[in-house]
Amino acid sequence: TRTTRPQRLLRAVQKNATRNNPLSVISAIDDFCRHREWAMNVGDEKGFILDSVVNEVSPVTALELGAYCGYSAVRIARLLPPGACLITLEFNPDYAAIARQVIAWAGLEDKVQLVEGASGDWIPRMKEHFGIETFDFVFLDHWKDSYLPDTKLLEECGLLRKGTVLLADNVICPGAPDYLEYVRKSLSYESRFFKSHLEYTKAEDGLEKSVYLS
Ligand SMILES: O=C(NCCCCCn1ccc2cnccc21)c1cc(-c2ccc(F)cc2)cc(O)c1O
Ligand SMILES: [Mg+2]
Repeated sequence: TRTTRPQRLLRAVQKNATRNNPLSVISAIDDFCRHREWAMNVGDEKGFILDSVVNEVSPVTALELGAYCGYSAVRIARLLPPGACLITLEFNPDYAAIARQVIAWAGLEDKVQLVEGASGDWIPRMKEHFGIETFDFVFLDHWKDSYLPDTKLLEECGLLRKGTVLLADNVICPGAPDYLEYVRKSLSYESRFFKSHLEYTKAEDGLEKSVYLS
């Protein structure tokens, strides 16, 4: 096929969603993924849980690891208070190019900083590059075997503070067993599992919400 799935997803957004209307962008992507082609967005069911956690935290500084096509960046950024910002990290330049356009279609480019690169390279540079102290909220949705090392790196770099909320996608499917064991056993975290389903399917999945106690 000449076009990629992310390109077809973006075309569906440009065709079916209204500019500067984040909810219409979210709906256009969910419709595309449910009725045309499955794609690995957090989706509507887990997205509702993501929304509730973002509303509860109301973060001023937020980090997302794994932008893909920008779906969860739109879900998060639309709920941010004025002056707040989301930094989202994407390793794949093709995904990043699509995510930028999806975020722009939603009219949220002023609230989102999309950065291309690997978490291991970027996390140690977050403070000086973005002038931030700590993150209020972190959404983990990148390589599942990077969740644990990157969480430890965030701790070591002093990017977490008392009360920082980590929310991890896919802790059942594809799964992040070492991460789950760590946040559930560590005395530095208060962890809770939100049972759900793999986006657009009936397969078991869920989100793990972990509050850093320092
Ligand atoms: O793999 C997933 N996501 C990660 C994609 C690659 C991220 C790469 N990346 C981005 C930023 C970044 C920074 N540093 C290093 C690497 C980085 C994923 C997979 C499934 C899934 C797939 C098939 C299936 F049959 C069932 C489930 C569902 C999901 O919801 C997912 O999120
Ligand atoms: Mg995911």
